[in-house]
Amino acid sequence: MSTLPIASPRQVRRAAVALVRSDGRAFAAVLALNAAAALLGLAGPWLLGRLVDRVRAGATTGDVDRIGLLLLGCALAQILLSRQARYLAHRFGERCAAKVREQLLDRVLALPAGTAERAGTGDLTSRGTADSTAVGETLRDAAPELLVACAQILFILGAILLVSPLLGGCGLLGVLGIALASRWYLRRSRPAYLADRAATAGLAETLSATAHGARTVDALGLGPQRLAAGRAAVAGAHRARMRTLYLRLRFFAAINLSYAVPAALVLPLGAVLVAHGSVTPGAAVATALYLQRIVDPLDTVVILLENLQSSTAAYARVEGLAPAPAPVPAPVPAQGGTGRHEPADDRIRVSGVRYAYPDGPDVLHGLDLDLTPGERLAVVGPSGSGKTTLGRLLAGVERPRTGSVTVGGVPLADLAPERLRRQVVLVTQEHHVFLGTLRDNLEIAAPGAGDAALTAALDAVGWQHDLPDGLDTELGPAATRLDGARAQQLALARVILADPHTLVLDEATALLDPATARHTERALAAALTGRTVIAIAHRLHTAHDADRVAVLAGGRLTALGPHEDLLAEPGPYADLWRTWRTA
Ligand SMILES: Nc1ncnc2c1ncn2[C@@H]1O[C@H](COP(=O)(O)OP(=O)(O)OP(=O)(O)O)[C@@H](O)[C@H]1O
Repeated sequence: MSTLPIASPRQVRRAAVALVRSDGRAFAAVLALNAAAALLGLAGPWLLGRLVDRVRAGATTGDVDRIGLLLLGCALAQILLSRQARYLAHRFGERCAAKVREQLLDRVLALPAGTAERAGTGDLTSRGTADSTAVGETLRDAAPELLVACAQILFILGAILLVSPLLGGCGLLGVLGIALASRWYLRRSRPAYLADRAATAGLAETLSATAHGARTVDALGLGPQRLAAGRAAVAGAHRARMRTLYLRLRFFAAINLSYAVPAALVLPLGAVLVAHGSVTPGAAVATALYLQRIVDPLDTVVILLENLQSSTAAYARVEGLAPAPAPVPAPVPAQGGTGRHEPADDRIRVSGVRYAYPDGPDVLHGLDLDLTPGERLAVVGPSGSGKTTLGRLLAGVERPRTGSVTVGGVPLADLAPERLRRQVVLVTQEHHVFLGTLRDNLEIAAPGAGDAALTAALDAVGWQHDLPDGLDTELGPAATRLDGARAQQLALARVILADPHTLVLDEATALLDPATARHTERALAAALTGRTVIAIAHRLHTAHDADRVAVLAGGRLTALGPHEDLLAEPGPYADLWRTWRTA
């Protein structure tokens, strides 16, 4: 199941209207050209009907030639107008598709880190690729064609009713059948298509998790489990696809019947009406031709409705990432806070914080903690006691369920990413090197910083300036690859450039080999200088050097104070220390 939101049909409609309006003139031009082409298309059957009546009334060859020339002219003009309309529609659709993609990218980048992590790569990737492509294609191809087809149907129906209301009734019968079948289909297809897209995203997620974790899968002999998970995901995707297929099959059967009925009725009824003199043979011919003509646009509407359902589901997923209308953040009444939205100072304060992972129980149960700027705090506790979770809250990655984590009186999680980055940065073992140059990788942390600042940050972490093109060296799997220690140095140089007053270290050096760790610790020391540091201490020796130690147990703060003080009295910290020393 996707953890990311999905937009409601109303939100999708509103977004689609806003998108079309943003290029309203082009859209109006497309509509006008199409309407003109559709009107010209009506001339054919009418002229043929007139031809039949004229010939019966003894027309000359000159009359026939004139009508023939008129027919040819109308057909040519229709072709030219349709061509121009299609050209403009494509340009309009491509512009809209580009806007959808740009918007999606902005929204994904603005997602809170915790939300993006929980969503998984499969869901985000399929929203950014398959789903937004489907929206783009619909806007480019389906939407203009659908409008043209609807206009054609309306014009043809109007023409039929003008030529012969009685015979036109047959056409309406067919349209009624199609309307009923469409209603049945549309009611069922949205949930079916949403389920289909979610199942496809789930399949992508499962497969990509297996591929990414291939080494772990091999090492732990998890092959059969991953295979079973893959099979279950494939079966789920198959079931969802079969459901949409079933709906389509029934829908198209009903539609074909609705086409056949008017065509079967109009000829015998036309013959009877001509025999009674109620309509002219020309009118009967024109109506039969119109009814034959209406099948094409009806077919287009039916197929595109089907396409539209699928892409509306895709648009709902893309539009689901639209930020909810931002509530005006209430001034924070926290002690020492200023009630403004700009942090008053560098003081981080945790008050009454409870936190639960989605659909889970509380894992933090009312924490209070005040940090003194410039201090080093070690957070210790048994596995699962909530250390990492507290670290993520302190870094503004997660938002507390109740209570607050503030910097200078402002909730951390309310700060925009670039402002948050100047306050607190979380340093973990994951040091992603982005595709691009070394300069690009550094400027992420400080857009616009000059080369001198970038080089100074690299110097501070002990970077060896040995890359072939210096700051312009392309990094990535296909270019220059950085080993673990270099990647970590790069990450720490980014920290220095972001220049936050507080760092949260979660196992920043835990898994590195001793030589690399020594190297990195030097870089780390450079990054820590002059900042408040919260070290999540999965190993106790880190705690020893801290100014204060916070002991967590079962999501509660059970002791807080300097290492020596806590060790001097019997309590959870002394117990932990003894266990660790004797382990
Ligand atoms: N992504 C998650 N989804 C649901 N529950 C989680 C998630 N991450 C952690 N938890 C749960 O939250 C509780 C606290 O976990 P946390 O990782 O913060 O503890 P920790 O003290 O850092 O543990 P460790 O030292 O083993 O890393 C645990 O019960 C854990 O099972």
